[in-house]
Amino acid sequence: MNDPATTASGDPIISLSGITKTFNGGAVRAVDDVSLDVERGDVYGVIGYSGAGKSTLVRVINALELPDSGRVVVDGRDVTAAGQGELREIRRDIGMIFQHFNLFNARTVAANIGYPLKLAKWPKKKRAERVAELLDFVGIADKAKRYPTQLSGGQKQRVGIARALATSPAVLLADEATSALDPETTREVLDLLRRINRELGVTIVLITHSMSVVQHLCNKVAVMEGGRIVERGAVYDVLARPEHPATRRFIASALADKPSEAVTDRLRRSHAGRLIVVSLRADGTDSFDLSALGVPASVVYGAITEVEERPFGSLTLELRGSADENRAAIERLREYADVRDLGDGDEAAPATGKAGN
Ligand SMILES: Nc1ncnc2c1ncn2[C@@H]1O[C@H](COP(=O)(O)OP(=O)(O)OP(=O)(O)O)[C@@H](O)[C@H]1O
Repeated sequence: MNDPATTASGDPIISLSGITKTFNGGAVRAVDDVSLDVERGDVYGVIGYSGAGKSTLVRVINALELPDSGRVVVDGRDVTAAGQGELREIRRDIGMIFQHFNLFNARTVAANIGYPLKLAKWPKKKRAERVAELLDFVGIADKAKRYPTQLSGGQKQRVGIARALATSPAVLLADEATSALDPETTREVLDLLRRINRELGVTIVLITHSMSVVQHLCNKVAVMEGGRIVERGAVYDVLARPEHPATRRFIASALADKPSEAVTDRLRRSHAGRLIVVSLRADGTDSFDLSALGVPASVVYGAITEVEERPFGSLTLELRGSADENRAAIERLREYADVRDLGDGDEAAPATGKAGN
């Protein structure tokens, strides 16, 4: 399927097979037999709690970590079998950005961005032209002569991104690239990463603790726990039908569209009618007409947002018809929507599960 939200193509550019990486003589199994294909043009989010193995897995891609076993192929080249010379070439094709930017504070912004080009022995004039182009692309053309300490966090990350793009890599690895930034700056940096994917066709693998970063930027996601990938797939599908408890927890904290048990109790106390949760899905109900329910209804909780540029979320409704009218309304709704019935004060909630993410 062609994905409008990214430039994903169906052709794997990164292929990890059977990767295991241990530390401390095998006492710590950071990554445990993980296989993962990233397609050219993907923005692939790797999400998990601290210590899940995300950084180790991603650092295997550019051989910052060497796996104990398994094979890494990037753009047709076997990273795990490469000698030092070939590894240098492969790394030129893989940019990386970091949570704390990792800039040289004693060098100007322009010198930081031009550093990989200097290493690659580009002539001075060509280097200056490329740096000017990159400064312009990331939106800090006026900061060329500044030093990193004179910049805001967002500007520093733009320098990090420009430096990572200097050698026109096919792949960009982003390790918690927005974790040190405030929400507004995070949005700006995510917008920039989206442009890098769409306009330059760069494949991005992004490590994060935040499902909202995944929701706003990625087309695919892998959820890691204990060194393994416990769930993976298209972001929309994983958000719509999460299977693993860790995935559910990440989604609940990012979307906050469904009432928790405590919220449900409060809603029951303040609303005497029947409460139902209706999920909006691009593949089914992308909107619904309250007046078509045939009973008086109010929206009492919920959130509708976008995932991969498609409508996503759920609304909790209070139905205020008779018991029979409410039941009939729910049956009609179920013909085209996921409905979870929370019941009312008199009737325990029948377990239906479908929309119970
Ligand atoms: N160089 C190392 N030496 C010893 N143990 C390590 C090393 N690097 C990682 N680990 C351990 O491997 C496990 C996975 O770490 P990793 O940094 O990959 O997780 P993570 O999911 O990226 O966590 P975080 O979100 O905190 O960065 C942890 O238990 C960590 O302590």
